[in-house]
Amino acid sequence: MSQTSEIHRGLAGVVVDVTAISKVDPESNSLLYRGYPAQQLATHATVEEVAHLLWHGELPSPDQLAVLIAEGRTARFLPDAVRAAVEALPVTCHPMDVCRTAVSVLGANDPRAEDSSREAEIAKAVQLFAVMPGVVALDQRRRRGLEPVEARADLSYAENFLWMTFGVVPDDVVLRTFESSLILYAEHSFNASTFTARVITSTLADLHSAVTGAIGALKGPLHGGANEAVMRTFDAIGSAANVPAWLDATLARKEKVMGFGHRVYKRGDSRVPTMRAALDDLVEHTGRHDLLEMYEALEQGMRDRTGIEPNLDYPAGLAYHLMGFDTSTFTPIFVAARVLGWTAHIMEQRAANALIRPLSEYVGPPQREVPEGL
Ligand SMILES: CC(=O)SCCNC(=O)CCNC(=O)[C@H](O)C(C)(C)COP(=O)(O)OP(=O)(O)OC[C@H]1O[C@@H](n2cnc3c(N)ncnc32)[C@H](O)[C@@H]1OP(=O)(O)O
Ligand SMILES: O=C([O-])CC(=O)C(=O)O
Repeated sequence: MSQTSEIHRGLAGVVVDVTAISKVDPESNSLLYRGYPAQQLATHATVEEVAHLLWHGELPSPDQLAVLIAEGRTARFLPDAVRAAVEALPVTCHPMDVCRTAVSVLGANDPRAEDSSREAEIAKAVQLFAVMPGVVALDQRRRRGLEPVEARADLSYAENFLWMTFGVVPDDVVLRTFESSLILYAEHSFNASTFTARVITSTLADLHSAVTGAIGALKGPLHGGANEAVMRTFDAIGSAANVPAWLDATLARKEKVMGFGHRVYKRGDSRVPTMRAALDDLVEHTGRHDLLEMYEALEQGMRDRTGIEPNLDYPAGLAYHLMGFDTSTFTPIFVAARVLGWTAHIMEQRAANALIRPLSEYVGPPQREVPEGL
């Protein structure tokens, strides 16, 4: 006999707590970061300004921004232990495993690791945010057989990320589209990876443990791993002309098309129009109209056959390809951006903590005796 009145598989539709960090509104198809539309931030703000907003609740004053930028630029040089850990991992592992390991090593070497005061948590968040580009860039370069490129303290966060990855200061189109994508990826309420971070924090574990767990949750293709899967889909399809046959066969096998659908948005992801505009700029910049044709054919084909709209991973996946990133680096870029949201939620959870421990309905065998002689 059931003990629970209702079961919500996947916690679908369940409101488990309050948050002041972001609002995902499927009715108005909007996303607010601390009240500000994410789309406006993505076109007008820097990622450093968004970091301050998510952590502190307000956009920074010029002095606050200067302090954050200075701290970030000092912290962006990879600690030796992290560099050694990245270089020790086989290039056969997924780059998300490298991110997860790097965060774990960073935490293990941090004297403030067990200090959960707000001051220490902010300092750890600033360091994590500053360090992740170096991890992602170093890993892509070593997989390409290239020497690391040292961080530069004279560049913005986004410029330095691209500099460390490609060894050139990016042009304006690439820089602006990349920074927009980071801002759009930075935060999205109680998604699976953020919820994971909050569950871990709710046991009073440390910030690096929570972020490490969140990276594991983001890796899966139903969540952050979808941006990488989108590019693998384009590779498999090959051209716009192949889309109808590929799509019919995929849907007939009841397989998911990656980069489409969302647990909360049912009429399209609020972030897609801004990311699509950024993608259009990149297509003009690179001349890869063939890829955009395939993109549009798949989008229209899904709309016609299922009514399901793309999520952020769809335009972002193709955009990262056009920027020159390796496909397996796409989800690590998502990590670097989402570190902002995760750490904001870790601090919010800690400030008003309740252990997260739901119930389950038991459906196994009834009580029975252990056999004699066991
Ligand atoms: C940044 C992000 O993390 S955004 C999400 C990224 N993930 C992806 O792009 C992976 C592909 N998408 C999906 O798997 C889903 O849309 C999810 C997991 C994101 C959300 O799914 P849920 O809310 O749990 O809905 P669910 O998976 O039950 O889908 C409902 C129906 O739509 C179908 N559907 C949903 N998404 C897709 C898709 N991408 N391709 C084909 N069919 C789909 C399901 O098959 C299901 O059909 P059914 O009722 O006939 O069985
Ligand atoms: O909200 C979700 O479930 C997934 C998502 O779009 C995100 O984390 O950005």
